[in-house]
Amino acid sequence: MDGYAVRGAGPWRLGGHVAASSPTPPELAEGAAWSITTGAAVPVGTTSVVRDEDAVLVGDLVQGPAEVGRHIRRAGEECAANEMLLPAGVEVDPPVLGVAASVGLNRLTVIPQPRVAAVVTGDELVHQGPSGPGRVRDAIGPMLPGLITRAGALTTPVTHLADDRTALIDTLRSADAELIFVSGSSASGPADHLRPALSALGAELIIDGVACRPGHPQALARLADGRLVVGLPGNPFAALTAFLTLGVAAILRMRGLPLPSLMVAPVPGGLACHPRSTRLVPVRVTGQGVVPVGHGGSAMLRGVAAADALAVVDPGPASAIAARLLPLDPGARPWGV
Ligand SMILES: Nc1nc2c(c(=O)[nH]1)N[C@H]1C(S)=C(S)[C@@H](COP(=O)(O)OP(=O)(O)OC[C@H]3O[C@@H](n4cnc5c(N)ncnc54)[C@H](O)[C@@H]3O)O[C@H]1N2
Ligand code: MOO
Repeated sequence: MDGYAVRGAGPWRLGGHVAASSPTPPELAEGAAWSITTGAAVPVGTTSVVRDEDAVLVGDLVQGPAEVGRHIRRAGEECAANEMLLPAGVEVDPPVLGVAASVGLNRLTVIPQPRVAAVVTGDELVHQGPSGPGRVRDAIGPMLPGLITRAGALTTPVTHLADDRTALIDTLRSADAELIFVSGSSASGPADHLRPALSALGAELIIDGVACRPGHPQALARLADGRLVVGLPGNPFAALTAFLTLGVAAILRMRGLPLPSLMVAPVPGGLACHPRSTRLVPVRVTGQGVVPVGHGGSAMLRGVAAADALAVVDPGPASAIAARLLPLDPGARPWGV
């Protein structure tokens, strides 16, 4: 506290000043006071600090309440010698970086951020103006760089491709990234080239569709050289759900981080279950539980843009009265639940 470092019982005679930038101050004599600024090292022998607003200075005599030990921080209060500050394997986010600096570390040994590429495919896609017959405004390309960055990976500008198998094969072959997202080629129509391209490259298809709505045609494959490919469905909300589940899981694994636990919240109005698939539903999170925001069709981003989270509705015969919450921000600190 800004005030006076004092020794013993008052009143105290003012002897000097110590600032936060002062080198080690000398010892304080019994009955002496030094004016002090917040963060300064207290002079040896200080028994209390009297705050400015509690002190009365008459000539060079200081008076005020002096509770022993008050307003003095002890060495080792936050971390004793040899105590572990944080376990290995935590994410170096801003508070972790701050605490590392606060204890004087100059270097941290870290797992480097993975390099992730994004490829958006579709003959119909345009990047200016509205959608219309034969033209669909690309809504996935604008989302991917931010999502990848928030998930803790490094990325480059999005690559845009027409529905062309050779171009996709070339792009996958040459991408300088450990993980490549490809949107809009995940189904099995004549313009969907992801699976044939993966097969031409001799990739191993690890996940070939999931029982999740939206997002069921998503895919995960490993190329012969170990690089991973995640196929995102072309419907924009489906692409986002596939990113937040499969994509984030892949990135977290590459970063040496565990999957986050998901908090469970009540759904006062209930959410209809799908008999065989998990549903992901955009919801607002309120004090009473979660409320669907609507507009959660696989081609729609309106609902998720207004949502706080996605409710994970497990498959079942009826409706769910509670759901796990999948965060929309892949950079959010996980809850320890
Ligand atoms: N016979 C079947 N057809 C489809 C199935 C199926 O199981 N059997 N699944 C449907 C589902 S579900 C989805 S999701 C899509 C996934 O298809 P693709 O990943 O191959 O994507 P496209 O067919 O190219 O696009 C689907 C839809 O999304 C629009 N799109 C694509 N990219 C973008 C973008 N970057 N921004 C905005 N909109 C985009 C595209 O124009 C289509 O309307 O397959 C279904 N079909
Ligand atoms: O993945 Mo498609 O999920 O339902 O639009």
